[in-house]
Amino acid sequence: MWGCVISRFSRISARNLFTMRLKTTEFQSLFTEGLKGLAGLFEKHQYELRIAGGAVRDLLSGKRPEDVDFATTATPEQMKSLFQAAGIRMINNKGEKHGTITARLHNENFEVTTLRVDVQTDGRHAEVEFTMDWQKDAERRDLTINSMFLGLDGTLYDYFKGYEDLQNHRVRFVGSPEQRIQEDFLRILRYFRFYGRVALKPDEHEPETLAAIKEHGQGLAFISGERIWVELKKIVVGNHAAHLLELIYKMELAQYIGLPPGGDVEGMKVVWQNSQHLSPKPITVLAALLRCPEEVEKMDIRLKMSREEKSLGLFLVKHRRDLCRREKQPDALRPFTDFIIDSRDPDCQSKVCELLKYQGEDKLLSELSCWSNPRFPLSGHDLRKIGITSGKEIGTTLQTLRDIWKKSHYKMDKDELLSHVKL
Ligand SMILES: Nc1ccn([C@@H]2O[C@H](COP(=O)(O)OP(=O)(O)OP(=O)(O)O)[C@@H](O)[C@H]2O)c(=O)n1
Ligand SMILES: [Mg+2]
Repeated sequence: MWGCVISRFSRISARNLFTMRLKTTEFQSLFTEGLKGLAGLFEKHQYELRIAGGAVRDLLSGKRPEDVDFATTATPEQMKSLFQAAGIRMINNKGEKHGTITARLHNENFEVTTLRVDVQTDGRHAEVEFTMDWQKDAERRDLTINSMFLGLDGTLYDYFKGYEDLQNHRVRFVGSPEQRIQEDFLRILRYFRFYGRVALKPDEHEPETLAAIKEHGQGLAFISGERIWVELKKIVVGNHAAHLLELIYKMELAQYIGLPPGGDVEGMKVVWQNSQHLSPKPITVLAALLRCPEEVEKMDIRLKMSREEKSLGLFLVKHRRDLCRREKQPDALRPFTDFIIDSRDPDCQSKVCELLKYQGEDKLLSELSCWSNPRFPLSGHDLRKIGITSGKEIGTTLQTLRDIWKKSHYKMDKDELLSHVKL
């Protein structure tokens, strides 16, 4: 994979800058009308413009990045006057304090950030100062693989061996892990996330990195639940998730990120092993750590999950034991379909699918995924029409007929069911 991305490379000894030329189709495909317009504008005004951070990492890994951030030597004020003069709309921008201007060209938004150094940080926010020095901007970034720039001519600018680390599947902080973590404690979880993305094997962490994480883990307590939840979910759906969650427990970080103390790590490893090839939702794997519904509630208070995530977590914790394959049941899917039929929850089928992933029931999962929920063909109205008037009697008769219908594998139609009514 790596061979195909390089057309020429050189090592510039001054300041350890490594450059090479990237010419992949993923890179070429970024050049929309909008980007060509943006590039032309910066070139005309002689400001440098490069792709920065995560997008460079993705391009070097042969992936098309989902979002592309740009870095420039122009200050926010210079960018604003440049865009204004060219009649280009800027999007209401909360990022300006940190140097980010968002411009809209050909129906595309482009986030361009002035090169900066973080002069003061409190572990969550940073006071910034603008600079013209690309290396300084690379230095303030978290991981070597996230610290590279890519010129629009395809030149890679790599100050910290990020490309080499990517090729060697290594995740390292830029410079001192302690310092990088203290600047933003969320970087602990970002480290785990990128480990899952890049490393080939679990448990090949650099001791210095783990020591810094252990030392500053409690800083995660100051990070907002929303930011933690975003990262945690990405860790859980990535590679080595069971190992990384176990490590989070071993390093005593769980308490700071909404996971229950003494979570069932062994149980989670089994669920992850059973389900990872079935693309479980993050909460499906995490539910295995939780021992009771109260722990789901507590996790939600810290992490502010969505209503659907919380509801699925509660469902799994409540039903993982009582709703499962029964030994002597010839139609193994029946308990699950009966449960769905009886439920008033419109999301019940998708929740039961997650439960089957949790239980590692591949075959039942594929059967249930193509099962369509049949509608019970009777209503109280039908019973009233044949002369049952008491509300109570309508209720009990409907229940009896429902059971008969379920036993018929949901096949009986309205007339067949009504023939069972004794008037
Ligand atoms: N806590 C953080 C967050 C971000 N960054 C830097 O800002 C870049 C962009 O951040 P972001 O888009 O949040 O992450 P990505 O690395 O791009 O990852 P993703 O693919 O999830 O967007 C990162 O690559 C990294 O250089 C950082 O140093 N520290
Ligand atoms: Mg990004």
